[in-house]
Amino acid sequence: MTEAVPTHHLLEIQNLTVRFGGLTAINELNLQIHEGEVFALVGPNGAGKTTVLNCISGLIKPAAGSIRFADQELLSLPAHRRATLGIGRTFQQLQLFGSMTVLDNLLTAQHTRLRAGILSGILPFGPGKREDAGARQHALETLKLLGLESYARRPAGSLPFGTQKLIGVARALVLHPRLVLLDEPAAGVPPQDVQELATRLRYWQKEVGTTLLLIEHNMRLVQAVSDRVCVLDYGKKLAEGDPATVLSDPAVLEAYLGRAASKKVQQEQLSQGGSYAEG
Ligand SMILES: Nc1ncnc2c1ncn2[C@@H]1O[C@H](COP(=O)(O)OP(=O)(O)OP(=O)(O)O)[C@@H](O)[C@H]1O
Repeated sequence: MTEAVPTHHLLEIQNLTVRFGGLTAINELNLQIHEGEVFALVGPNGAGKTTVLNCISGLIKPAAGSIRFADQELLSLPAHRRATLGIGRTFQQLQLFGSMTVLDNLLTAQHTRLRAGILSGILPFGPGKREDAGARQHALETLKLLGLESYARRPAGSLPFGTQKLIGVARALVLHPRLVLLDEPAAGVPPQDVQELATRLRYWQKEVGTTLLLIEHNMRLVQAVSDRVCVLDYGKKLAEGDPATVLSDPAVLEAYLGRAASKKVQQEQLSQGGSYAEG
């Protein structure tokens, strides 16, 4: 029997193809994501970004290809097994319980870790209480690292939208996954709060080292947080590399803004909130 050769990539996507009826949404895509990096997947509306995320987390079954995470093939595993391997995710829409406190939102995200079960919630002592206290401490530390500790006892729904988006990220990070898929963390966040979001994500990544894969239309955030960027267009890789080079690539600007796009249009787009999204 030959020994498995360890990969240098945390996530390795090979020849991924996804079809919806007659539409090829992802066309033989290859991507490698290194452990500890922030990798941004960008591209015009309909390019296939969410489809890639859905294939990784198990919501979509591709027609062909392979997705390996930490040397394990993901495509043969159901979605819940992928989460237990250490893959977390946020969604574009907020998935917070608005009437619950921020702290309780993070505690519910951890409930699968609390092995003590229902009885522990009734008994005023025992292992359940210790685990509860541990989870609380863990949630508070996560909030602190993201600069959110002052909101811990506030109802999540009472906070500004930008703060709620960051709490959504905290919910994914509280489980300390190895890889977190961030689905448009800056969507709906006011331009003045995007820099704050970038600073918090960078700080977390520096302190904890979580690998982040984000899809995002907001180029300010992409430029501020990403180590590498991949541009998708019609389900194919158009460009890949460091953010400054990729985002100034004429082919990339063309894909976003059309062939007539001028430098002036590009600069106007960036100055109006830094988003290339069409919709
Ligand atoms: N469940 C589905 N059924 C049919 N077509 C789909 C489905 N999901 C996505 N598509 C199509 O696949 C293509 C890629 O969609 P996807 O949502 O992955 O793009 P995206 O890059 O995330 O776009 P956006 O930036 O607008 O969110 C689009 O043409 C879309 O209409």
